[in-house]
Amino acid sequence: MATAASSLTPSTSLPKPSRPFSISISQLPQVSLNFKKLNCSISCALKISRRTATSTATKASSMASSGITTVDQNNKKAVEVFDTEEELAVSLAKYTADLSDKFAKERGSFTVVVSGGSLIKSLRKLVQAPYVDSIDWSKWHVFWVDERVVPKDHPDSNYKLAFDGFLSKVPIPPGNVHAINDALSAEGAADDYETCLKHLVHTGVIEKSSVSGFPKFDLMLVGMGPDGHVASLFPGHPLLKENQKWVTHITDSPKPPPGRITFTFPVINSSSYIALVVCGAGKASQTALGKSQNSDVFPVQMVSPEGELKWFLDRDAASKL
Ligand SMILES: O=C1O[C@H](COP(=O)(O)O)[C@@H](O)[C@H](O)[C@H]1O
Repeated sequence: MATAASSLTPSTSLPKPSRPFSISISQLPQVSLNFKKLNCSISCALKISRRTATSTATKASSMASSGITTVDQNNKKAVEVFDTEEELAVSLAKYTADLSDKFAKERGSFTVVVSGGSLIKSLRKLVQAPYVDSIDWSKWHVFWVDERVVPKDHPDSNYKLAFDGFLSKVPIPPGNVHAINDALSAEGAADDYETCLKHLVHTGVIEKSSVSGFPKFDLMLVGMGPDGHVASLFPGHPLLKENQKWVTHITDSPKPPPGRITFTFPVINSSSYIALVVCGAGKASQTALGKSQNSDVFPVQMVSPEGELKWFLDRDAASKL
């Protein structure tokens, strides 16, 4: 891990849509989508705006083209679709860097939660110029939305994935990297992580939501599995209903390894900002459909933060919108 403090070239604005077609519905005529296939977890919550009046079918197909941003009326949910994963990664880096600057200035720290999986690859632009040099990494506190109960050097470890692809390349103080204790059982590690979070809420590093009473992280960067799971919250699993614990454990994960710990939905949904990053045609149905085939709700549909939710989709993941 690098150790020198970075030179600062702070960006001054909140994240902005990165493409010329990105628009706000407050400026433009609104059109509710009634496109039959679009019974979707994203668009049910959204109205789609376009710069010009076109047919509904045209609007729907435009969703799957590059650079379209849709936002809801309160600017709390947005969807941005990119031609390529490369373009998505560039925009995600800018979004994260802008929030880093905002929270570092406002609070003196920036609490960032990451998932495992393909998300880490999509964060690669953050560790490249200009962001690697402009972000004040000393303000970052990093957490995991879920972790597999394996040693930190195990190929299945979400910590290892993040360390190899991201954390080892930026000068975040090691004491600000809040990894799960890999010497404990799943239950013990979940309790231990919750205790760690409580301490950091107590010391003011993590904010507490005045609405929910749960910890309020500044930014969660999360992926979605092909079954619509987020964190280690799987379709149909009783843990979806956990509403007391901050961190819980699972010993029967349908995706290996079976032992995991995970933030609960009340914690996820207390966040100030959530970026949901989804790439690939294999996840298009889960991105698009309102219900899974067995009529369970996809866990991803339960993501609804106090603050803002932004979906970052590549063209393939958006192909069924
Ligand atoms: O098992 C997990 O899967 C999800 C999704 O991973 P992806 O490779 O399909 O993007 C991930 O978000 C989670 O953190 C991880 O533990």
